[in-house]
Amino acid sequence: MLTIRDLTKTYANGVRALDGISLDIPRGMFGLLGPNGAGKSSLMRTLATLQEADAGSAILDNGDGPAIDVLRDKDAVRRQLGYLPQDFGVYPKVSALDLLEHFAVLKGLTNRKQRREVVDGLLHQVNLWNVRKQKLGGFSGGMRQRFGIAQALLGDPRLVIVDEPTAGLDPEERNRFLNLLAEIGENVAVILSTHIVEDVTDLCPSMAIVNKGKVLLSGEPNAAIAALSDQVWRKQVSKATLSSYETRFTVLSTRLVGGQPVIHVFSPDSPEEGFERVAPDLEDVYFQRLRQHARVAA
Ligand SMILES: Nc1ncnc2c1ncn2[C@@H]1O[C@H](COP(=O)(O)OP(=O)(O)OP(=O)(O)O)[C@@H](O)[C@H]1O
Repeated sequence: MLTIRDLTKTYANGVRALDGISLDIPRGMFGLLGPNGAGKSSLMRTLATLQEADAGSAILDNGDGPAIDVLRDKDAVRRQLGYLPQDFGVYPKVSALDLLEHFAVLKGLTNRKQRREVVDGLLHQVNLWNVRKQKLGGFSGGMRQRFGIAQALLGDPRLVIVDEPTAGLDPEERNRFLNLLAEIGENVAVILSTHIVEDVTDLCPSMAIVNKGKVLLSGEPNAAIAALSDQVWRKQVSKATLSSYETRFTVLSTRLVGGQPVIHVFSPDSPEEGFERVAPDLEDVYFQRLRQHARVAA
């Protein structure tokens, strides 16, 4: 659906935000996972035609029509694209209905009757119909994000990009939002950029991990998890000894359980007595890749 090759971008301050990114993004939900500053937003903005890359290519499959060169043919991309930016702002004094109508006009839906049908349909789809006449300023974070999805879906995009959409949402709102994304992902390609591993675990049949402008892993989460099997070990330790474990072993994560740290360690064999082997999850994969990358870079 979208083929990205060797994309690079260095900002004027010398930061290399994209350092040879190559990805194959299929239809459905694609999780782009990485810590703050990994380059996710830079990549999303580039694909959304809002900023230039220095080099590389991105080609969007266009069904029956000719493929679209994302970096050059920006108007064509914009016709196929829905984008929910990280810092999506709304006019607080305008109602959801009025603002969505306004965005619809900007998208080129000039026929009033047709526009009304589309806008009403979207408000139903994102479950904001009952509050459509309320001002956006009174919306919760989750409602605002669902409104953001409604505007991204105007014009029937083939590619939908959502940048860190669940940050700051409470669990119920987050679930609701992810369910909505999953429904959308049945028909189009959705790129979900996030630093929250569970967003990807819950939702994405394919994914990539990025850090410092590079792709550290791409493919199916299940395959990446399977590749770590038998190599993740768990132990409850004391707070006083935690740092010694961190120096001696590749500690992937530390979680407090009942106030006591429980560590996950990456090791082909038992690290030492007292560790039990655990089935790895995507969080283990994520931190193993980040640790490995940090070690290689050091
Ligand atoms: N306009 C800019 N000028 C200079 N440096 C930038 C600019 N935008 C981003 N950067 C830098 O590029 C790197 C990648 O940033 P980017 O925002 O793409 O990462 P991210 O993965 O989206 O992280 P976050 O979740 O914090 O936004 C960071 O080091 C950031 O400070």
